[in-house]
This record gives sequence, C-alpha cells and structure tokens, in this order.
Amino acid sequence: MTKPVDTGLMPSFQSFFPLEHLTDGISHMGQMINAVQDLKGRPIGMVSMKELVGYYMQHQVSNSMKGILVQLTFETTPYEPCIHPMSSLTKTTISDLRYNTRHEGSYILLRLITGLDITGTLFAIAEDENQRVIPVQLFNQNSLPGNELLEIYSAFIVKEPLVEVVGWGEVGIRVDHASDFKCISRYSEDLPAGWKKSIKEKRTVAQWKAVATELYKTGLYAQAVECYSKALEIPSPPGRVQTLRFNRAQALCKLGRSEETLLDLGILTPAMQSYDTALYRKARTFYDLRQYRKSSEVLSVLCKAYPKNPHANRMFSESIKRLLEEKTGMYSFKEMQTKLLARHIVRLEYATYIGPIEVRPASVTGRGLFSSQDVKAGELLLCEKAMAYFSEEDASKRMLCRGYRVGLDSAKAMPLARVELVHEMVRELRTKPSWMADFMNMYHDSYKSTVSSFHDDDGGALVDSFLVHKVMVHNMLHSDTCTRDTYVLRSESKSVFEEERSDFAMAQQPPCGIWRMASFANHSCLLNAQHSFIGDMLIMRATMDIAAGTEILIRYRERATDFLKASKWNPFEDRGFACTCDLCQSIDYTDERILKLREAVLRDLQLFVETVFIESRPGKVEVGDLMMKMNTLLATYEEIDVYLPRLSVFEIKYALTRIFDVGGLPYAAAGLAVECFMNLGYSLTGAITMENQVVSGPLAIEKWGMLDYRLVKCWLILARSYRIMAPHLEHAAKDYAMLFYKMVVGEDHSFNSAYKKMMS
Ligand SMILES: C[S@@+](CC[C@H](N)C(=O)[O-])C[C@H]1O[C@@H](n2cnc3c(N)ncnc32)[C@H](O)[C@@H]1O
Repeated sequence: MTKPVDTGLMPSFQSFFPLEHLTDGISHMGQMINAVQDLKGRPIGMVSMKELVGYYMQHQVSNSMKGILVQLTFETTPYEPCIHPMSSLTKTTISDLRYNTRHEGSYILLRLITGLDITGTLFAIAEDENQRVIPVQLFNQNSLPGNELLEIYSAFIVKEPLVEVVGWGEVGIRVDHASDFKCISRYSEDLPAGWKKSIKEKRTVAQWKAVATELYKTGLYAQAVECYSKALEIPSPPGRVQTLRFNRAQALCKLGRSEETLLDLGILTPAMQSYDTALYRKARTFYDLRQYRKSSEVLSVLCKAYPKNPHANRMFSESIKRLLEEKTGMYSFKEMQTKLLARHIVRLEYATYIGPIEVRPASVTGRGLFSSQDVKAGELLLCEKAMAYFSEEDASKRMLCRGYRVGLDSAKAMPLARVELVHEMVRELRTKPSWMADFMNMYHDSYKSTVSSFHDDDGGALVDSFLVHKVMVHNMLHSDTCTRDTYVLRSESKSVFEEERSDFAMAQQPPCGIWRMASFANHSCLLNAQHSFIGDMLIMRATMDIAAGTEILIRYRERATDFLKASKWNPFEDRGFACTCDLCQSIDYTDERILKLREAVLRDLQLFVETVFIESRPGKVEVGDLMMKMNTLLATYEEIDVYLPRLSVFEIKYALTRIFDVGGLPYAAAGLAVECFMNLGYSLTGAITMENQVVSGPLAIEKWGMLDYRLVKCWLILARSYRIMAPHLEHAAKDYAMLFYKMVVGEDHSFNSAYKKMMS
C-alpha cells in the first residue's frame, strides 16, 4: 500500500482574515493549493482527530470575530455533478482517498463529529466507519431546506467525493453540487450498527409512520420524507397509501419541494379524510409554483364544497389578484411598498406581468428583448418576480459573515452575496425542476454542461452549480431594496454632485437577483427602458416613445463619467463584453489628452461650484470665470456629437440649476434646467427661458434622450420657476416630472408627496 504523503505545509487554521491581510491570506492559500496540486493522485496525509478538532476550534475562535474578519473560499476547476444512482457506486473510506482527485464511481459515508459551521460556506469535521477523520466543506447547500445536517453525529453520503484544499487550509472533501450530497436519517438501515438511532432491523408500516410523524413534529422534514417513503415501499391498502402520501406531501411542502408535493397530492380522492386540507395544500403549492390559474381552479372547487372555510376564501381572493396582475399589469405598487416596509420582507408575493415585449435574435449577442407594438414613454413593459434573490437582510438573518470567493487563476474575488445568489438559485432549481428548461435557456456563454438527466435518486433536479454560476455572472442584476427610497436619498443629498456609488463597498453589498425575462435585455448606456425594484419585484418601463420592433435596451449599470475609455473603465469585463453604444464609442475615439483635459476642467469646475454653493453667493458668481471654464469643457466634445449625452457638462449644469433654484433665481434656474435636458440628448419644444420668451405650442419633448434620475428634479425646478415666469406651463412641467419619476422609481403613486415637499 502506498504511504500517505504530507503536504509539509501547515494549514492556516482559518479562512477568515482581517481585511488588510486578505492578500496575505490569498497568497498563503495559493501556496497550499499549489503544494497539494503536486501530490495529485497520492494517498492523503492523515491528521489525528485531536489535531483536526483543534484546528476546527481555532477556526471557530476566529469565526466569532467575524464582524471584523472576512472569509476566503476558493474556486475549483469546474466538474459535473455525479449522474450515477447510489446503487451503482461503490463505497470508499478516508484511507483510500487521494490528493486532488475526484473519486469517480465511489461514494463515502461519513458522520459529523463537530458542529457544522454555517456562517460562510458550511464546514465541519467528519469521520468514517473506521474513525478516520477529514474536514468537509459544502458549497451550494446553505439554503437547501431539509439540510438537516446541523446536529453532531448526523450521517451523510458524498457521491464521487473530490479531495482538495478546503477553505481553511486543510486537505478535505469539498462538495460543490447539492445533488452529490445526501443526508442519511439516523433510522436508516444503510447505517453501520453503531450509528443508528435504533437497531430494530425490520419495521412495519405503522412503525415507519410513527417514526416519520415524530420526525415531522421535530421539524426534521427530510428525514420524515425518507421514513414515509420507507413505509410506502411496503404494500398497504389504498386508504393507508393515501394517508401516507398525504403526510409525505405535507413534509415535502415544508421543504419547498413543490413539484413532488403535487405528485403525492395528485392521487388523493374526495373519499379520504382531510380532503379539504389536501385541496388547500394543492392550491397553495400551485400558488408557490406561481401557477395562479391552477391554484384558483382548485380553490374554486374547495370554496364551493366548503364555503365557510376562511383560509380557502382568503387564498382564493389572493390567487385571483395574481391572475389579474399577470393578465393586466395592474398592481398596487403602494401596497407592495407598504408590505416591504411593514414586514421587512424582501420577497413579495406578486405575479409576473409580461407587457408588449418579446424575445428575438439581437444584433449584439444572441437574443434580446424587443417591443411587440408601439410603446409610450413610461409604459409598463415588465413587472417580474425574481427567480432567485439575495439581500443583506437574508445575510443578517442567517448570521452570514462577509466573505469572498477567490479564483486563484483569475485572481478575482467574488463577494459572498453573489455566491449566496448561486446557492439560492440551486435551491430553487432543486425544488422546482420544471424551471430547469427556462434556466438552461438563459445566456451562459461557452460553458457546456453535459448533465442530460435532470433527476437524482430522490427525484430532485440534478443541478450543475458551475453552470448556475455562469448564468449568474451573465444575467444577475444588482438591485435596490426599494428604488424609490434610493431615489429619495440620492435626490435629497446635500451634495450637488453625484458621489460615485461603489458596488464593492464592503459596508453595503447591494441586493442581487436573477429575473428570467429581464435577463434577455441587452445593455446600452443609451437606454430606452429603465428597471427599478420593490423588494424582489423588478419593474421595467419605457424611457421614451418606442416604435414596434425596436430592441429594448436597459442599463445594467450607469456610466459614471465620460472621460474614461472602456479599456480603463469596463464594468462588464466579467460578463465578457464592453459597451459599444454611440456614447461609449465616441469616448473611445476621443484623444486621451482631451479626455484628461475634460476630467481636469470638470474637477476644477466642481470645486468652483462647490465653493459658491457652500458660501451661498450665487448672485455674486464670477460669471466670466465660470463661462470661460465652461467653454473649455465644451470644447472637449466634438461639434457633430451634439445629440450625444455630455455627462460632465450635465454634472455642472445640474449643480448650477439647483444652486440658482435655491437662490431664488427662477429665470436662471429654468434656463439651466432646459440645458440639462439638452446635455443628455433631449430636445424640448415650448420651453420658456430668459433668452427665449416667445414660444409657440405646448411644452413637449421633441426628441428623447438618456434618462437620469436627476431629470425629475430638473422638471420640478422648471415647474417651480414657471409658477413665477409662465404659470400656464407649470402644469405640463409637473406632469413631465411625474412621468420621469415613474420611469425612475417604477411607480407614481408616491410622486405627489415628493412634489408637495419640493413646492412648499
Ligand atoms: C443578461 S444577458 C442578455 C441576453 C443575451 N444577449 C442572450 O442572448 O440571452 C447578458 C449577456 O448578453 C451580452 N450582452 C448584453 N449587452 C451587450 C452589449 N451591449 N454588447 C455585447 N454583448 C452584450 C453579454 O454577453 C452579457 O453577458
């Protein structure tokens, strides 16, 4: 037998590091991973139980300081989930494991000998039947309901175990695919005698049922399902089978395994006891699967048979509301926001409405969203419930630490929030296999997954978590918990200049999610549709009048400046593309020296304006000086690009608009507000300014430009100025303010309070 080999390197005992030592942490782990790479295929070094538990305890100590430390975990080379049923795998043990090897055709049976750390990726120490010990790190399992592996001595199986350096610097088993891992009930007959809760060899149906009921009562639903299934393996009369399947359905439902729940409920007949409860469960399950028509059909039967059942009636009216939303796009956005605020829940129960849009081949990459008819500015194109969603609230609820997942080859670190989104998506797919086809259809670049059968031994979907990761990278959208609140915060900020928002700020990782229909939309800085959020509901509205057959383009991220070329500022690098909209192209074609000059003049002007603003001396501004600097800034733009947004000019003009408005100079403020629109590519007609007092026709937008949330305030300032200068135009300016508000925050019911505040 080959002698086990040691790496010769000390494990780091921890995967948590102070922020300032992250690079040291990465380099230490890199060394460990390289050392182990050289030992590939050789038997793993053995560590004693005492040593390993000692490391684990040290890890726990550093973990308890997680408020100031961040966790590092590492990516591995993608591999596919095991596609073989348990019956075709052979058992292996720890002493047979090899360094950096996936043990194909084998499975390993283990049980925990420490608690399971759940603050980052799950990990713990486990032993096999020979009392050999090994660390185990589980990815994509955190949010799996029914992961009841929380107690010490819980037993589990890892299919085709992969041995690598695990998160805290020791060699161990890492599990990336949820389906490669299976909890084993302590009542299972497959366990070694000493690991079983009871050693009774043969159980009757009644005994299995009693055990299952007990497990259900203590909240161990996955184990209850297992025991009900054992009972169902033994032939029984139809009535008993129905009861068992009904009970199993209840447990499956608790685990969120909706589709399996429906299968069990499908065989029930009206003759059975608790048929009303069964129907109610069925309706609820359809509802959870977002199949509102089926849910209301079941509820209509239930309400007819049991007209006094209050739960059924309430549920029926909710289902009908969802059906209407789905059909008409009529939502109570006010109710949505109230629910979000009152209950501090980010996942809302609303249906998805798909408006006048469709998926077609696009000119950039693959497919895109297109308008299926003429659309007016502000029209609702889509209101979509997230497929998967993750927010800081979820992290704090689960006491998750902050962390990064590092790709040693790419030297890129991914915030834990995104890792969690992958987990969330895996969970949804495992429990709702019918989503798989839609999911597989989402853009995932060149990643190929040959997993063709989508079900594992338990009927759960076989999910390739590396594929989920790829889909997430390309399709994820960062969101606000509530765009209206973000808008209010931003627009009420004292600073007249927009501070750059960093997505990677440690203190605030924005929520993120995957929306299936929205994910077909391609990006352009010169957007024609804007998306906003209320919890996990995404609202997409047209930001201009759009002709039928036009591609709908959203802005994945705002372009912060117009003095950086894509080579210096490409927020879409990880998505494998750079924006080539007309604005980005014009910046790319501009000489580097001119862009540098643009930046320098902008900074100079910002300082100048800030000084004036802080000193509140707008009347005494040295106009000549300001004009000269402004002209220098304007000269950095090509004359011919007159309709392309000039972001730096807009920045200054917007600040000045606010200054003159606050300073009580309505004519100057109105003139500047109109210029703000021009700077973003709009062309207005009928707008009265100091220079242009004789205009004919109503105030209108002749040409639409690039939406910016600050334009709402420009309209409001224009309305306020017109109250004095041209009262007949105040109303039209206010209406535009309301329209722009709706395009930015997704709804306009809250507009009047914002408007009142501004006008008072
Ligand atoms: C959310 S998907 C958009 C839909 C995708 N085109 C499809 O075929 O399913 C995002 C991916 O589309 C591509 N994409 C989006 N906007 C693009 C653009 N402006 N230029 C080039 N590729 C773009 C990128 O590959 C990006 O990762």
